[in-house]
Amino acid sequence: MPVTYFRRAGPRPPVERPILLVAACALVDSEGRVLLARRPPGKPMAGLWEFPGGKIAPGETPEAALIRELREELGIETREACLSPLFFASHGYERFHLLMPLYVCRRWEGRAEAREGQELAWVRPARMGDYPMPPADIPLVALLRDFL
Ligand SMILES: Nc1nc2c([nH]c(=O)n2[C@H]2C[C@H](O)[C@@H](COP(=O)(O)OP(=O)(O)OP(=O)(O)O)O2)c(=O)[nH]1
Repeated sequence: MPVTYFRRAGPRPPVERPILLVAACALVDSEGRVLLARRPPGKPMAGLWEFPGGKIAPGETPEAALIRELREELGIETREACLSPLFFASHGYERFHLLMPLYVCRRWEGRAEAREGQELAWVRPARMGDYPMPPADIPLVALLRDFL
């Protein structure tokens, strides 16, 4: 007689996903506006607005990753002393779990320009809700609005 197996009732076991470490930064200008960058076409979550930053390479500190990404993406120079850790996002995407510290930076050299074809916007904290952002960022926006 064939044996029938039934799945045990109850919650599904958690899906194992790699942790993706990304460092991000709220650049705040002298008028209190925050720089958002729009993810370009062809990338996952294209069209959504995000904080500048990117993946932390193996062996790299979050601060070093951020300094590198700000240079590559925006052509600006900052230093570790100008980066203050603020909040973090911990969000389960389908293929990975994002762990993303968000820093605030108010001092840098150079003028931020789109070096990678991305659209940029300096946004007042009260208007950040007008810019659709990745789901991981939603709690950060609320926290940032209260902080700034
Ligand atoms: N930089 C940044 N990434 C974010 C934010 N929110 C959020 O979910 N992410 C996600 C999107 C990406 O999956 C990942 C950042 O990776 P990334 O920017 O280095 O890489 P990418 O997906 O653009 O692709 P690539 O550079 O590997 O081509 O983190 C955010 O506010 N800023």
